[in-house]
Amino acid sequence: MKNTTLNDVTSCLSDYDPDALPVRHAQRIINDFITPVGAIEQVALRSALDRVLAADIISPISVPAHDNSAMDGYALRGADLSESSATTLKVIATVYAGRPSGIVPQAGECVRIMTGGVMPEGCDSVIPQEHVASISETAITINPGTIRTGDNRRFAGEDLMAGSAAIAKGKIIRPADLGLIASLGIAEVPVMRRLRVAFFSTGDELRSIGEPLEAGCVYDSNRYTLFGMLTRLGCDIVDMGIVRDDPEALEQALRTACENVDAVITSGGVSVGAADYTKQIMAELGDVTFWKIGMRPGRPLAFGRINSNGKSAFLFGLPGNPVAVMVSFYFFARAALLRMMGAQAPQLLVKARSAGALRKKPGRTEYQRGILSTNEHGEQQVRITGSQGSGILRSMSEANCMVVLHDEQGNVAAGDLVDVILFEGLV
Ligand SMILES: Nc1nc2c(c(=O)[nH]1)N[C@H]1C(S)=C(S)[C@@H](COP(=O)(O)OP(=O)(O)OC[C@H]3O[C@@H](n4cnc5c(N)ncnc54)[C@H](O)[C@@H]3O)O[C@H]1N2
Ligand code: MOO
Repeated sequence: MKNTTLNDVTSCLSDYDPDALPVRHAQRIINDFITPVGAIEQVALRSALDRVLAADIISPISVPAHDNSAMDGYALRGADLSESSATTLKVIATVYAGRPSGIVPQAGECVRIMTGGVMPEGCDSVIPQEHVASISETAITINPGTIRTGDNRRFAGEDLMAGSAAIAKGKIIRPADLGLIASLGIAEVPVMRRLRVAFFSTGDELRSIGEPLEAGCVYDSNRYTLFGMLTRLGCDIVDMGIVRDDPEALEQALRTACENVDAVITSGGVSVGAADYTKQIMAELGDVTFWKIGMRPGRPLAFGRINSNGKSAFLFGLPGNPVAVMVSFYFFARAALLRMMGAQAPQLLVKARSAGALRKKPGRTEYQRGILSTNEHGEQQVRITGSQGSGILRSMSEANCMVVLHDEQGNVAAGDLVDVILFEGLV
């Protein structure tokens, strides 16, 4: 099969301009160019947490397997209940959870039953014991109108029917999914193999923690944010350190990465100020394009596929500025890596009122860092975390969400609704 080239993909866009590319176009090109890795492995259920499910889970049994009681009380036949006067029923047995009784109550009879106990044949309702008007050793009395036929009965298969799809392929497995799979008695599940991702930083001004910081130098923070973001995404990571501004070192690093992983992420060296050899080497190693994206932060981005010794890997050349690297990762690399893993994990936008006015030029997407909270009217409000320069990593660290100001959007007035993406949820 012929590999799709970036040219094939970009030629579908009539107004493609690599020097002024809207975010949505860049996202679409990346999505169309990326191919899933496809390799599957079988793991024990607990090890499947946070992994991508590789095949639909079909329920081998019905859950629950029997009609059962939702309450501790008395199982009865609804037809026995009088609408106008008290009903007295004879108690003929006790049914415990996990111990089906085989008892079949006749008209005028009931059984004492525990929560989860299998409903005796013929019984269709359960009265909770605290709602019974009077209880003796052998009989109970129920006042009219206390319960309706069908109350407090759980049906066989009401959670899952045997043969039905329990969880769809592509889902990232969360705690509830582990429980659901366990409820089906399944011990092992097929998951996509972990994606292998290598990353390195470029720049002669960078120093690693532990090294002295000479004049004009900065500590390399991007390798730590990338480590965190890739680890959270469930990737197997290869941290290749800092690569000097040197053509041979860069080519060697890209080749080594390419031969060992599914995707390579670099930071720095992709803007106009960068030495031309970066672009030249990336381009020589495969099919790589360089964009200026209509967004802030994160304007420059290199994207494509590189090859070395018969191996190939997708390449994301992210900008060097510490906030830009994170924003480009979250809004381009993340979706691409998830697609490579075969995962379904859309980002959720919610609305919140902007606490202050925001300046915004139409014609580019801005990702401002915000703190979402509840205002005095009980509404969701978001305020920006101070200075939004793309070198100010504190703006990310203090934030609990990203405010997305879309391409066509202009200035925002205090109180206007804006779109927000939360960093963390409940699960
Ligand atoms: N004339 C222009 N200059 C710049 C443009 C432009 O369009 N025209 N774009 C600006 C934008 S936007 C960005 S983003 C940067 C991106 O440049 P590079 O990707 O080439 O990155 P560098 O120049 O190597 O670094 C930028 C900045 O970030 C610091 N940095 C880099 N790597 C790290 C790291 N691993 N840890 C911490 N800090 C890092 C680096 O020291 C620089 O200060 O270009 C603009 N310029
Ligand atoms: O893309 Mo640059 O993102 O503003 O620093």
